[in-house]
This record gives sequence, structure tokens and C-alpha cells, in this order.
Amino acid sequence: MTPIRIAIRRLSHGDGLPLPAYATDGAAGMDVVAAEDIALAPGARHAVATGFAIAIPAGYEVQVRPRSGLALKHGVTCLNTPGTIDSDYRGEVKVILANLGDAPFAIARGDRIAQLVPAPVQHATLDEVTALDDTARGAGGFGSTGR
Ligand SMILES: O=c1ccn([C@H]2C[C@H](O)[C@@H](COP(=O)(O)OP(=O)(O)OP(=O)(O)O)O2)c(=O)[nH]1
Ligand SMILES: [Mg+2]
Repeated sequence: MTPIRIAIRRLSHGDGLPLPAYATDGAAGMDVVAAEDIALAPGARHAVATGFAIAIPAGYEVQVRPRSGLALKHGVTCLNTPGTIDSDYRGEVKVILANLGDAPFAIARGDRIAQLVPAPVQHATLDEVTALDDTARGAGGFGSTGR
């Protein structure tokens, strides 16, 4: 598939850092590095600077996803996963990391902390009605079909 083109602007505090990049040819996400040093205490969260801003083409978003290694080994994940970067956002991309582990976790500038995955966005229009069609499920949810 032809890659979509995303304009990226390096911010002054991103000087010298690698831009997001695919670690392997088949990687789904571009790894993003931290632009700051931060110590995350257990239970703490922080919007980690990345040092860049992007302009996503209309009709797309970029999802900010955790790295499984950080999650499994340290309990460090994106709190709002998947984070949403809107196509009209021009501010700095930030990675909202949370430490759900039981030990402090140190992030150093240049560490890979998350990955970016572009995705198409489908807008909907809502048609307000007074009754919805019947289905076998009806209002059952939240485990209604059993374990
Ligand atoms: O992980 C994230 C999530 C969001 N953002 C930025 C880009 C996104 O376009 C904007 C708004 O995100 P979102 O819509 O998820 O947050 P909100 O709480 O609804 O804020 P807003 O009222 O600004 O839309 O914040 C990030 O940099 N990283
Ligand atoms: Mg929003």
C-alpha cells in the first residue's frame, strides 16, 4: 500500500533526536522517542514531549500506541491508548505515559516510548429516531452472553 504523506516539523527541543521511524520493514508503527528525561513513580502519569508536530492529511488520524515491551516488563503504557492525533492538530505530539508497575521507571531523552499508526477516519452523520430496530441481543451487553 502506498504510504500516506505526513508533514512533520521538528521543534527546537527536538534537535538531534531521530524522527519517528519503522524499526523493521513490516512494522505497523513508527517508534517515537522521548524528548525529555523523566522519572515516573509508580501510579504516576506524564505527557512526555516528543519534540515534533505533524499535519495529518484530512480523512486520517494518527494513533499513539504503547510498546508491548515497556508494558510487559515495566507496566509502563499509554494511559489513553490508543491516543488520537486529530488531522487539524498542529501542537506538539505528546505521549501520555502511565507507570502501572510497582517500581519507579526512568525515561531518558532518546528512549523509544510509543509508536504511531496512521488510520483512516470515517465520519458519521446521526439520524435521530424515536425507536430503533429490534435485534436478538436487544439491550443485553457487558457479559450478557456468558463467559
Ligand atoms: O496521546 C495523545 C492524545 C492527544 N494528543 C493531542 C493531539 C490531539 O489532536 C489533541 C486532542 O486529543 P483528544 O481529542 O484525545 O483530547 P481531548 O481531551 O478531547 O482534547 P480536545 O478538547 O483538545 O480535543 O491532543 C496528543 O498529543 N497525544
Ligand atoms: Mg478531542
